[in-house]
Amino acid sequence: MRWALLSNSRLHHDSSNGHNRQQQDDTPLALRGNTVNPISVAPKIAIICGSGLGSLATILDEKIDFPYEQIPHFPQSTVPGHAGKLVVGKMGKVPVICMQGRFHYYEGYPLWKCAMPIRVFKLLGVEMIVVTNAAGGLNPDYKVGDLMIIKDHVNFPGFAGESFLRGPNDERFGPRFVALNSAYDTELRKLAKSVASELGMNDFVHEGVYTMVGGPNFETVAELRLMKLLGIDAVGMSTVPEVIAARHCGIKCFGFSLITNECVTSYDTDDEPDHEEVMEAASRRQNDLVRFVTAFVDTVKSAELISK
Ligand SMILES: O=P(O)(O)O[C@@H]1C[C@H](O)[C@@H](CO)O1
Ligand code: HPA
Repeated sequence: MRWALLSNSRLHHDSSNGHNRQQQDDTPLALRGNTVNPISVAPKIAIICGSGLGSLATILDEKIDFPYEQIPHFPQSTVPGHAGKLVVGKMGKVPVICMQGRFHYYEGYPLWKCAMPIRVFKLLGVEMIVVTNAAGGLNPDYKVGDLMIIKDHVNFPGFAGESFLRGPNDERFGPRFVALNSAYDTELRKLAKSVASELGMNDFVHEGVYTMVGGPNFETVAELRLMKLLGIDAVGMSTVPEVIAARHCGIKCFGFSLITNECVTSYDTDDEPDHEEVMEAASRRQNDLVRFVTAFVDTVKSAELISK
């Protein structure tokens, strides 16, 4: 594949861990510049597939794959269950772009790089993201395989000053200070709940608060108990940087967690979470997730919540 450099200086940020601004100036952004498979129709929705949730990308029509290793300066996926490619195509009548594989802080990427694809999507014309993740359930009502529509988040790395937006602000994307009190779009959440209802999924679809921890270790019992006290319903290691990047540049956000394990909040057990369990749980819910996301995207289009 060959790539054209359509834009300079758009993705860089200052960073505290060795990535240099000049290098970022050279990041090629626009997949439209691919001279073999140009993206000729602007994707309206970007879907970020969480651990084991990549099948959301496999159902697209008129698919074109862009492996990350062939996209200049794009980060690489290193986590099992994250295939490492962009898939562009149509979900029903809606042009979408899927990240089959996301980037996590624990992989060694700074937060700005974890969420840098969101700015690429903005430049491609994306208006909305559907951000998905695998998460541990803290809410005692949640079972493995349940879905949690994300109402809000608690950004633990943010408490320590880590942010996608740290460093000089790039005004072309958005303002220095960003409001996040309605980060997860109210109208989209309402619509998603009605879709879940219509599909008969009410008994396993909830709405709750997600938190991001840095990982890659799972949490201690004391940490999980603290999170419960804070009113957190599910814990994971992603999503927040992408949502912050999206809100900064005016992209609407809808997110959900698939509960892949129940968090162990007692000392009297040998139970332990592990990544294989996470991927197995994700794989068992693939069909329902595909049904849910397909119907959601279709309804978003009918409700004219994306442009024509
Ligand atoms: O990419 P997501 O947030 O779905 O991945 C979760 C968090 C860790 O990366 C991994 C733990 O099993 O799954
Ligand atoms: N903790 C953090 N991240 C996770 C978990 C968990 O229990 N399950 C899936 N991702």
